[in-house]
Amino acid sequence: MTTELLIALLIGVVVLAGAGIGLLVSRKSRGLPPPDELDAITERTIEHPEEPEPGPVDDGLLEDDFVEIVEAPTEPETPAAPTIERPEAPQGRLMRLRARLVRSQSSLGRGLLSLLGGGDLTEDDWEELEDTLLAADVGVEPTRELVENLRNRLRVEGVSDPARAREILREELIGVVGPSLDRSLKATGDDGKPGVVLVVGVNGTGKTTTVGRLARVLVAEDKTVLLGAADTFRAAAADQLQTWGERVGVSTVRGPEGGDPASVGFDTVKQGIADGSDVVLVDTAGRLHTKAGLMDELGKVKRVIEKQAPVTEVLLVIDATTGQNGLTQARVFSEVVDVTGIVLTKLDGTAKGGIVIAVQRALGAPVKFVGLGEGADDLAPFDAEEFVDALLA
Ligand SMILES: Nc1nc2c(ncn2[C@@H]2O[C@H](COP(=O)(O)OP(=O)(O)OP(=O)(O)O)[C@@H](O)[C@H]2O)c(=O)[nH]1
Repeated sequence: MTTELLIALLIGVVVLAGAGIGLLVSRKSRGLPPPDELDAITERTIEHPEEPEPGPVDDGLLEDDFVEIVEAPTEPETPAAPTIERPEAPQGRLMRLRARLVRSQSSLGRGLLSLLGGGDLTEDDWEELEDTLLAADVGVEPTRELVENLRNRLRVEGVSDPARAREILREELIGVVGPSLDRSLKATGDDGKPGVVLVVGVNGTGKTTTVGRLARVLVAEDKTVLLGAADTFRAAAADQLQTWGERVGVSTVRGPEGGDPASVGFDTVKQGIADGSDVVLVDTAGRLHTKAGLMDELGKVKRVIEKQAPVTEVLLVIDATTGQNGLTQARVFSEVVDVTGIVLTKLDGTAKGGIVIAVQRALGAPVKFVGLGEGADDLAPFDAEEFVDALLA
């Protein structure tokens, strides 16, 4: 029995020792450290402070700073086909825009009428009348002429009736504005070639806007038009012009930014001839600091264009709000190119409507269009009678 017990004990010891060795071997084969080392590692791990929970990231933005993030569409949207606008016919536009003219010029009209409506005029009254005209930018020479004519007629006719005095004032104002000047746009070419309209003027006067609006006037008259962006100084000017054209289905010829304006003018007219366009409108840059530079550039643009077709009209754009100052700048242009017509923009923004008279006198060319607002069709063919009637309304 004892021998059996001893044998059983021995077997037990052998089995236990084998199991221990097996455990060690299996740890080693798995790359695990022995238990005592493992305990030390575990202790060290426990001593380590816990990693902080990831919290909100401080990006320096307050809650109010959050902007809406719009997801980019997965499918590219097909751009809607541009709708071609039908511009308003130019006839009667001055009548439609009359209210703006009446509003901006009311002080001039009221001033003149109140002076004339008071019966016999004293020397002081005449002087005040003269001052009113000068303050409205009519200009020295036309003012003197106007006052002289008025004095004569009122005296000769012995006028004491305010209604008659008003009538005479109206007639004299119309006379000084020039009722018989040819104000039609020369936009018809010869020999089947397009009419070529060159638009010049100081930058910011509204040149590009005017070219865009003129395109609309011509499209409304069922003419085919091509635009030339010869203002290569500013890329945005060409973009602006192109947008104006696209609105009424008119193409624009452009050149590289800073490129030669004359070559853009040349290419536009060449394209216009090839397309059989009725009219080519060429926008030019006005950002020229020296008269010599201006001479060179504008003179060259005109000369080079005329290798293709004659320029039928040179329109000078003048900002009415710049008054006599604008007139001085404009004079330089008229010395460089032969100006055949004037576009007076922003007449809605000044009480000095007399600039119409001064500008024609100073430059020897008729006002053909006036700008009376920022709308696409706010460029009106000018008419002396309608203008004076709005002045005296
Ligand atoms: N109120 C009013 N604003 C006008 C009129 N004509 C043009 N403008 C505005 O005048 C600003 C200047 O017009 P542009 O056509 O860019 O002038 P630009 O002469 O071509 O200028 P550059 O391209 O810099 O040479 C624009 O904001 C037009 O909307 C007008 O008759 N009335």
